Amino acid sequence: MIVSHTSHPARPVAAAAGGPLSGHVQVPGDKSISHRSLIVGCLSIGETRVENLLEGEDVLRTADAVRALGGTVTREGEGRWRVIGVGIGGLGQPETVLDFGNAGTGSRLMMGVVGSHPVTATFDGDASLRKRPMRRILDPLVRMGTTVVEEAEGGRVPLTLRGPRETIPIVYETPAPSAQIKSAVLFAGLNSPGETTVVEREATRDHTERMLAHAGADIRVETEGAGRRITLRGQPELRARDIVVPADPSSAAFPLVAALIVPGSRVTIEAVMTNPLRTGLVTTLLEMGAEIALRNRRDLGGEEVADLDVTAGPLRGVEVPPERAPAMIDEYPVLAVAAAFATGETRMRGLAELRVKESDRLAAVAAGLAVTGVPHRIEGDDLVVEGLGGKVPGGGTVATELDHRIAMAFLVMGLASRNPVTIDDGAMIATSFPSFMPTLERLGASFRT
Ligand SMILES: O=C(O)C1=C[C@@H](OP(=O)(O)O)[C@@H](O)[C@H](O)C1
Ligand SMILES: C=C(OP(=O)(O)O)C(=O)O
Repeated sequence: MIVSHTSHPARPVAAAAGGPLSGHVQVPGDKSISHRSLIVGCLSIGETRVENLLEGEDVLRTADAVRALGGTVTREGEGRWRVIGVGIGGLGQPETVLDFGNAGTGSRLMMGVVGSHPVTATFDGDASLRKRPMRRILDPLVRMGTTVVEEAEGGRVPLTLRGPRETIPIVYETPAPSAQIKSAVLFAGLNSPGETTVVEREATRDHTERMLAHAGADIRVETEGAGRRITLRGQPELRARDIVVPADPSSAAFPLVAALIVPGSRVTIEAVMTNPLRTGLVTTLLEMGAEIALRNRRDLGGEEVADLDVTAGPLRGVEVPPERAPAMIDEYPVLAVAAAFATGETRMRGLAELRVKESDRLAAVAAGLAVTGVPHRIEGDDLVVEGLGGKVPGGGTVATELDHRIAMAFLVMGLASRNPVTIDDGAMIATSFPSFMPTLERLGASFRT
């Protein structure tokens, strides 16, 4: 088998405390919606124009995969992209390995697309992606008729899939609260002759459902307790529709927490997506006593956005309930940093899914807190951080484990800790937020590379 394996020279970065942060900033387009806009564009007939696409490494890998499968993807200007789709059922046989780099979302959603088409494709990625569990995607796909031709030990990439002549529609209850599993099954269901149903016990981000409905798919979403039942009729003709990608709340989380913990700061983050399945961090920070005002709520391309006015001030420790995890799953590393600056204990409950992200984020956050002098403990799937008020020691070098969110979270800590914080490698920041450093620098932060 031909496999590619990406690696890069480490790029250490240090952050040190300076004056207050102030000003207005924008963060890039949402990563989840950006991946989906390229994929849905590929499965639509006609031309999809995308505005404010996140031009991060993860999304660029999805663009390459769409090209390898026969779609036309062109960059027309900053954030402005055009996709000419092949339509459902129209994928071509790729001639190269689909290398998704660091991207769980891109690889898993595309497994659903490829696994429901009669093509054979090999998926691979970097050392981080090679550790991540793919059985959770392969299991439902096998039930839908996909053949797993080859896989690395334990159901990991590199792996090769071959889709069936005709995909079998299924009813599937996701074994973990995961929008990636849900979306992979829905994308596979698009190319099956019948109704595919996904049941999730806890609601997860609903961008796939919204975008498919926007493109004209027959998709029904019913609420069932805290969860949802999503039913999709297969083989629709998706209409190419223009997409405007709103600003990513998971990226906004970094200037948001920075503005709260650097004394004297006042920052506005503009037009951030406030989809309620993504706003768990804001809810939690408000419970901690943060001063965050959501102003100018409006609709942008089918998603609600608001300007966030953030003012620094004291935070207090809280208990974060496990049912909130899906609405802030990527925000726990930076919440742990906010918790270090709070007074009292913050208990974040039910974080099992953090163990299977770009790194084992529970372990990586704990190791970072240990290096920077913040008392904490892991109890089962809970992370408990003992807040130190304004007096976080910092210092030391944090191991980022190929994880962009660990990198950005601990750089944010360094902007307010007593000693600078160094991260061993800032390269992965480019996967989701390439303008992270210039954005914070515009507010007055400084970094040393
Ligand atoms: O569907 C998506 O776009 C995502 C879902 C989440 O992953 P899981 O589905 O594994 O929870 C999240 O962590 C990831 O950053 C993006
Ligand atoms: C978990 C993340 O992404 P992915 O699963 O797409 O690699 C993330 O961006 O924090």
